[in-house]
Amino acid sequence: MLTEKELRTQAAAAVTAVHETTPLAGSITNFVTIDFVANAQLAVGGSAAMVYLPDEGTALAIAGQSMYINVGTLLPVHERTVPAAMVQLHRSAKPWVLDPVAVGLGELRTKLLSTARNCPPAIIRGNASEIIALAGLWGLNGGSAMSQVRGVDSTDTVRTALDAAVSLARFTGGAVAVSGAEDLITDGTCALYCNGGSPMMERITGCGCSLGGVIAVYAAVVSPLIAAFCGTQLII
Ligand SMILES: Nc1ncnc2c1ncn2[C@@H]1O[C@H](COP(=O)(O)OP(=O)(O)O)[C@@H](O)[C@H]1O
Ligand SMILES: Cc1ncsc1CCOP(=O)(O)O
Repeated sequence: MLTEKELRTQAAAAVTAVHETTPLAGSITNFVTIDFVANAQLAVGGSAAMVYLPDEGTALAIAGQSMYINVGTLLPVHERTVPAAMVQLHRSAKPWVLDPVAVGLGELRTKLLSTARNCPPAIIRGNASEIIALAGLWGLNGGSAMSQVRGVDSTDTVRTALDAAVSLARFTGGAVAVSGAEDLITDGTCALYCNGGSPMMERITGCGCSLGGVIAVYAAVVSPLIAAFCGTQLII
């Protein structure tokens, strides 16, 4: 288990590493918040590139140091782009962040998020309802297929997603970041709660996606748990 001092030291080293190396964290993400995500990634010192096409997703998975995959607004092309990128990332053992926006909505989203189980992401980032529903979709403890994801918003509190988050982290061997009025980060053995931010962050779109994109930047240089911690601390 990390001590607070070790956590702070590793987080500080990750911030420095990002500034020194400008890691490329490519994204396949929704078109509602796409520029918000890119700007957040650039603001923390990373490099951003957003793509839609299958060959470009695969090329970016090869070229980048990490990747951010968000299923917020799916188009028919994503049926090929998303699995191709996931498989490439898995093959090259590169860290990537999955943002299971509105999991449970529609056939393609369900199919893509089920496929992600076979190419596990280093970090899963979502609100409480998304984390509970994804664990349900993957048949893991603490999950519920009945979790009511209301569009992209959460109807559950962060603490009710603890079991689901722990199960997902143990399954992937990475970390899970659950956002809300307080944020929870776990690697399946420890749970960190982070406070900050503002209730106004619920009243604009893109804070969650930006958090995911920023975590992907840190995932390029540090372990999943510390990457999730760095991203969360910088967004709130
Ligand atoms: N009520 C709140 N008070 C403080 N911070 C919040 C609140 N709601 C959300 N945030 C912050 O906004 C960011 C995005 O979280 P959230 O709104 O839960 O994501 P999503 O857009 O995926 O639902 C997180 O960093 C979280 O800490
Ligand atoms: C509103 C909306 N609809 C599909 S994706 C999206 C953006 C969600 O962004 P965030 O989860 O960061 O608020």
